[in-house]
Amino acid sequence: MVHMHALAQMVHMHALGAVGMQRGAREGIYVAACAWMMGMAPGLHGDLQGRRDYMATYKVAGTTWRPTRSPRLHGDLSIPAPHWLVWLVYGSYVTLVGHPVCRMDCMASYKIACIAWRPMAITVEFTPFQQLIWDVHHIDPEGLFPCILGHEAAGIVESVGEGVTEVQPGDHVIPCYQAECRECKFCKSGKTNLCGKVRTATGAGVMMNDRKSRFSVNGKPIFHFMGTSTFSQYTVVHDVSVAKIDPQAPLDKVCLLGCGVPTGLGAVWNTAKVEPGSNVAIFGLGTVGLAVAEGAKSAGASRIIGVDIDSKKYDIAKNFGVTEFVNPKDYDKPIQQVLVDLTDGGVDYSFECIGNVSVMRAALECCHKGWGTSVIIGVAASGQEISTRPFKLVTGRVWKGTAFGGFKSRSQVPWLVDKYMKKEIKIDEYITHNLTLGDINKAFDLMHEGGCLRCVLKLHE
Ligand SMILES: NC(=O)C1=CN([C@@H]2O[C@H](COP(=O)(O)OP(=O)(O)OC[C@H]3O[C@@H](n4cnc5c(N)ncnc54)[C@H](OP(=O)(O)O)[C@@H]3O)[C@@H](O)[C@H]2O)C=CC1
Ligand SMILES: N[C@@H](CCC(=O)N[C@@H](CSC=O)C(=O)NCC(=O)O)C(=O)O
Repeated sequence: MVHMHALAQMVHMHALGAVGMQRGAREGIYVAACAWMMGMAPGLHGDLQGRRDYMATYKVAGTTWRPTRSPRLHGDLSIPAPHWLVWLVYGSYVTLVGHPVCRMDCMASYKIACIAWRPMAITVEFTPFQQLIWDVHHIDPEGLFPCILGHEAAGIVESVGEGVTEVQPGDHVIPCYQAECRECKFCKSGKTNLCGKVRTATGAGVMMNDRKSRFSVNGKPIFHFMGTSTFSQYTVVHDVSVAKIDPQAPLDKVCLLGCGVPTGLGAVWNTAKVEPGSNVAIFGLGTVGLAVAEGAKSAGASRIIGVDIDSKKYDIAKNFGVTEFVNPKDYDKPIQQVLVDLTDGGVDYSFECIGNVSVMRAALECCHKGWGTSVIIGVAASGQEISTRPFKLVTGRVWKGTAFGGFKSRSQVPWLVDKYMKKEIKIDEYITHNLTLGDINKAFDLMHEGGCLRCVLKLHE
């Protein structure tokens, strides 16, 4: 059996602020330990906000679920009936709590195992957290419930299916929500890290070869999530969705390389390509924003201005390279004007690391006329749109976005692991808490309180 250590990111309640929710609305939020199912709130199903609602309104089942059959036989992960009943019971919280919007971005977990039981599939046992969400037009994978959430993790390959050649049982791996097949139009283009090979399947919560899920509860299918489903001791992933890493690397640390940290670093190095001497503004000093700061510092940026609504963030952010701090609440004028005034006409690069479309506009408009580039990293609530005056673009500002920081996952995640092992990038500093899966509600409480960057959840004792 292969065990994977997976970092699962916990729900970041910070994002509540981004969608205008009050902290009070978060009270009473509970989360299911692994699988999630639809609740009864109408109108929210199938979109990002709905997903977040559901993620935030289920109570942890109390015990972690485990495969009822040997993954080695089938990789068919099932959940015992009592857990299923727990979900049904606590599903009613959806209507009681309303719709607190939260993100699953600050929990990380480790210890996963992979098994492959179908051609080109790998089963992984792990404990991931962190949720990401996407839409494929009207088919939003995050709208498919019940599913096993989680996408930031690390683990060990349990077994591999027919045709899998690049990993073997025992290999240490990091699941990659952004696959890399090296064969599709996207991978061959050299212009993007997006991969098209399994995206339609991962977007639909199923495996590619038969368009079916590998998870079930009492015979009822449970959808996959982001092609990873890492909030579980075991998962099944496509072969193009795991990066083989140095077995010496601590899984309870490098699980963070499944999403947020590479995203921030890569936004600077790959997407913006920040040059030495640049002025940089970072909106939102969570893990992603701090990783942007770390990347900007290593790229030689001279001024790295952190922008956050919580002034306490500055103390932490200094350790990641932030040289100045601005709290928008301290000013009457728009934050973009504050930054333009502070930087003789605007910054060279800005990064939105929140998921707030108003802040995205501010991040674009604080850029210097003629060349300033703004990179959108944050994931906005479903259906939201960005806007600015076209003149802002006509006069030379550039608006970009980035997914997983532009890193090609299978090729470059191992490189990032090596950089961590050589102490060239930080990981430990982003981990503010370590808990077990059974303590997941505590992890949510930590998020509510603030001060939690990433909470690593241990899935296996
Ligand atoms: N594109 C991609 O590939 C990826 C995107 N993401 C996205 O990146 C974003 C950041 O992730 P993460 O760092 O984990 O999130 P966090 O929630 O930890 O960080 C966001 C920070 O922004 C602060 N904030 C909230 N509102 C404002 C505001 N109006 N102005 C300034 N600061 C504000 C929050 O403060 P407070 O805590 O007080 O609310 C918090 O400190 C998320 O939207 C996430 O979904 C993540 C990974 C990959
Ligand atoms: N469905 C959402 C958009 C979700 C999104 O942008 N996801 C990011 C990862 S966020 C990580 O925590 C991403 O990389 N997307 C690329 C992909 O292929 O899905 C919406 O519609 O707003």
